[in-house]
Amino acid sequence: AIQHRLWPEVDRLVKQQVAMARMGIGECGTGWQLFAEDGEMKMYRREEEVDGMVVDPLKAVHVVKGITGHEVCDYFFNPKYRYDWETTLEHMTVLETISDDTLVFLQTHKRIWPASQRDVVFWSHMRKLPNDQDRDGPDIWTVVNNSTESPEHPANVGKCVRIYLTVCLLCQTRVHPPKDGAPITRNNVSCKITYCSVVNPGGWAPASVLRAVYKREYPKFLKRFTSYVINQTKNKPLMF
Ligand SMILES: CCCCCc1ccc(-c2ccc(S(=O)(=O)CCO)cc2)cc1/C=C\c1ccccn1
Repeated sequence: AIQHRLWPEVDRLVKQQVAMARMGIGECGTGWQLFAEDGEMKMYRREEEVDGMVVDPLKAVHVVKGITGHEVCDYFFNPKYRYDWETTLEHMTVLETISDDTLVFLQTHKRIWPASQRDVVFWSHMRKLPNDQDRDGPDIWTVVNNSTESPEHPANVGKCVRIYLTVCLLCQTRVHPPKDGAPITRNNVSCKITYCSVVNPGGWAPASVLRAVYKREYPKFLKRFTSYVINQTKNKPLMF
């Protein structure tokens, strides 16, 4: 296949992010604090600053019944659904369609007082990975988002402060076959979702404000997004 200009970076980042996402929280180094828990959802963060700016890495693990990893990644990746679940989104544009599994987005997020409004440019790549731990198990699906430059949209020109992020959504489907050999239904599947993100807020924002935003927004985002996928898929055939 013809490789596109971002392919080497995309391939390197996907491998790196997937390897990190598959590590248990104990193997990801020290300093992770559990800061939010709701049923099966556990959210951890590590307090980190770069040049005096809060860039706290976040790792969330959630297990959701009735949906598959392919479905979760499709609703996360596909721009046509984003306004439905991304509550802090003010505007989103697809700047480039590099291939059917690689897009470049420009997003502006709603201003969060007292910080100035933020925007972000990132490539987004969706990929199916072989399940090398359980050969005949369902495939693993992932979406990786990583900030990138856009000559047409230079950083910090308009009113928005440009943020920089790396995000990995890793989804592992589990099938619990019914005893009597009946066909697999949504009651027999669940999805283990790992969401990792590192966001550099760009220009200065008070650490207390950033940490409050993340503490409030990340649990809300993951619960709202997974509920959205459950609702969108409940009357549709399973997509593995
Ligand atoms: C002072 C406030 C600075 C932070 C503002 C901000 C920056 C980045 C982002 C953000 C979060 C997730 C992604 S994604 O996972 O790629 C999905 C596609 O949209 C992209 C962008 C959001 C928000 C603003 C709020 C906020 C913070 C967490 C979680 C949710 N909302």
